[in-house]
Amino acid sequence: MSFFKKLKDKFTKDLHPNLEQTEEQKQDQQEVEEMPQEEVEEAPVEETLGETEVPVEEQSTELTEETEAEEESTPDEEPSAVEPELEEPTMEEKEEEVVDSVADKFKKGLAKTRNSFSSRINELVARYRTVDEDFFEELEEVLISADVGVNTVMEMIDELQMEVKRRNIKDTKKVREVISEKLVEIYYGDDDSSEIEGLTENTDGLTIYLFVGVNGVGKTTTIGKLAHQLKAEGKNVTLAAGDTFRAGAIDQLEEWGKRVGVNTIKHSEGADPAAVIYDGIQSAKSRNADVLICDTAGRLQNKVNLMNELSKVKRVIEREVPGAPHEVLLVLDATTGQNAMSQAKTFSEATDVSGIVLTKLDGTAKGGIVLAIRKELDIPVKYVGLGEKVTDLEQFDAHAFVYGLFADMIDNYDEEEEEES
Ligand SMILES: Nc1nc2c(ncn2[C@@H]2O[C@H](COP(=O)(O)OP(=O)(O)OP(=O)(O)O)[C@@H](O)[C@H]2O)c(=O)[nH]1
Repeated sequence: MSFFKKLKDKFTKDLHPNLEQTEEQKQDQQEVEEMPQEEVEEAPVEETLGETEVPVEEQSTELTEETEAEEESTPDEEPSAVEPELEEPTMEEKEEEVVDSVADKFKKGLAKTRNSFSSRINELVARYRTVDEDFFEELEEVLISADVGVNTVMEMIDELQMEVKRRNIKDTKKVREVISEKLVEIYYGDDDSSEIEGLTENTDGLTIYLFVGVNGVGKTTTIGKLAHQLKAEGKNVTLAAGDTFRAGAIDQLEEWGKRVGVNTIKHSEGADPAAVIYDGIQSAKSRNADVLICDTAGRLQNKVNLMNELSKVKRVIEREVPGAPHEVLLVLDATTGQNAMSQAKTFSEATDVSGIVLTKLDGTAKGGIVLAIRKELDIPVKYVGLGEKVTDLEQFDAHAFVYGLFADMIDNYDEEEEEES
């Protein structure tokens, strides 16, 4: 079956595949809204913390006694938990949730890239008509300018040339479909399972996700969006404000916690991030939370500092929950191109990054960076940010991505017409 036809069937037959989930989300939201206030207040974190095997204060001291450096950096303070106050989603948000399917989201989120990338390919196809060396040379430029990454582009052009020969394709119009097919193949590489790579979960207790990345890339927003999704799946989520470098970062996370209706554990500005995360774990455990999402500061001025800070945080996590963190997610801003690539290199040298969240894909015309990251860093892109709304975070799916890139052609694809030509 033609690849465009396959994508058309997959993404445009049922225009609203996430409608069912949205209903669930709405129901979940309604249930929390209807929950009497006293019920939430009955279990304040400070009280429940006292019920854990070892009181938080004692364990925090234990932690800070580990090394002198740790002692120095851990302020003697009570953790504070912020009880969520739910905010009613706006009518616009409610409507949007119902209207947008996963396919719609990728289509909208990739509009800038599509407009630039597809229109350049169409222009090329119109100009060349028949496939030759010059056509591939120009195609190479188009792919490079979409931030696909030079090595990946070379590999792709080689494979395209072979495929075009193998299928005996003469008409450049037909090459568009082969390009889309190759983009998916290149993304998955040898791992041809082409399954969406979801987040690892701890089936035996608390799941911990550690977020890393430099300031301003959309880390806090992504944590808020993910917390919202996990909550909609029925999970009990806690946030830990481990970016203690700026008071603003703590406030912002707390705001997101309130907005999506989950608890945030915080200390004050300048506190030891490892101590905040430690308290977050104790609070999450005492509340039987399913997931703890930890924020961290991402100062890059010194790789050794970054490494030390992250390894201290990880040590605490590993000690408290064996096998955790279950994901170390590096947040990168797609609009920063090569900068994002160099951040990824630095962070993956400082810690084991298990997945990438690529934000602001909607804000760039160079969405090809998804492929560069996957191929050149060999780290899977687990999520993409496709807008600023709470619902604008999607698990990365290479097929949906390619659908978003070629949506105009795929939506209008007519098999019979294609066969006749
Ligand atoms: N268009 C778009 N904007 C996004 C996306 N993700 C985050 N943003 C915006 O990016 C800006 C920065 O996001 P933050 O979450 O504050 O970034 P941060 O990495 O936590 O940065 P600090 O708070 O400085 O540590 C905000 O205005 C977000 O609304 C996305 O996927 N698309």
